[in-house]
Amino acid sequence: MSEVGPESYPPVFRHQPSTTQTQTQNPDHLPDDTTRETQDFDDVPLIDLQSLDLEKLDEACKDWGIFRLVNHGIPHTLLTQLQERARDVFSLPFEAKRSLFSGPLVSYFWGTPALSRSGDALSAGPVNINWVEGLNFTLAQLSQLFQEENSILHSFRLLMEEYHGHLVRLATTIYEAMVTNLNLELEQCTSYLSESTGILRLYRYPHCSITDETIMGMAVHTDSSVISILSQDLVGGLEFLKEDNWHHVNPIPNTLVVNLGDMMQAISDDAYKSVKHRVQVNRSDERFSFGYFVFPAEGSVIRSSKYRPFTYSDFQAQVQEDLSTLGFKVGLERFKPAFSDD
Ligand SMILES: O=C(O)CCC(=O)C(=O)O
Ligand SMILES: [Fe+2]
Repeated sequence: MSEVGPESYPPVFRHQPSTTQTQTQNPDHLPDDTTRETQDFDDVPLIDLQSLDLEKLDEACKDWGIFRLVNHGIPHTLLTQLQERARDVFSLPFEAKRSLFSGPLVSYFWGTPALSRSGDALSAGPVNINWVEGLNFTLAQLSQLFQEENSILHSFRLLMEEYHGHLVRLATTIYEAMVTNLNLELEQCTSYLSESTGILRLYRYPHCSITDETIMGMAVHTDSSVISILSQDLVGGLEFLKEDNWHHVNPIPNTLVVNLGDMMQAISDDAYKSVKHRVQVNRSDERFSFGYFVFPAEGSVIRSSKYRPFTYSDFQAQVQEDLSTLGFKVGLERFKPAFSDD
């Protein structure tokens, strides 16, 4: 064992043992995390929000479940300032982060992304941890955080609030376009995307010098959200599965990545894909990314020809149960009318 990471890293990433077995995992982890080979080229669809091509969006949602978003209207300076502030915040000593971000509105986690909206980590069987640390913000209550003016955290919060406004605009615009494409009643679908459920997760993926192919920044999973919007720095590592092949999502400055989650797949009667994705570790560079996740309104019953009616809470409760009993997320399959426990 050797000390390789800075003091700001959670101890588990500082020492870098040859194998790392712990009690936690990516809660959205699926059991079929197998290959590491990834196609070199990157042909992820590009959607221009300023001249939104509905047909192209429909194709991206049906065939890919993931796309890049350009001309999104978020000032480049806002994205870079957020990246810089996130860097400052993650550079704080580990113990300082533990005590600063321990309230109900923000939580600090490492080794596993938070699963619940409140940011509580779930435990499952012993599997490799995810090589990531993160901060989970409940966006509806962001204004209650870091009230002390002139502090770094206060200005960080103001940036996140500004970013949040843009994320709501983007998610709503994309969602409404998808509903139009799917010929669904907008009014009926309004409760399937509730701004008040939004969460923002800031991630730092420590560099990982251990030679162990099974260590992932984030293990393969699908998001449980309706829509997820990701902003990543230029390090790279995000990959997604399409027709049994892994594809890179190479970082492009000022470009966001949108992926569809399990709720969108259900809403669309499986026409749209909740894409499987993962994050590779980097041997020498830290990586930063911000994920925005938005869900159906509390109590809103999702009706789909492919699944039994369920609420997002039912879904999460089932995921939680599967994680503690099976060690992985079964996901939407559980809600298929013919699903049997045997
Ligand atoms: O950091 C990334 O690139 C992806 C994060 C992710 O997949 C997630 O938070 O669900
Ligand atoms: Fe994800």
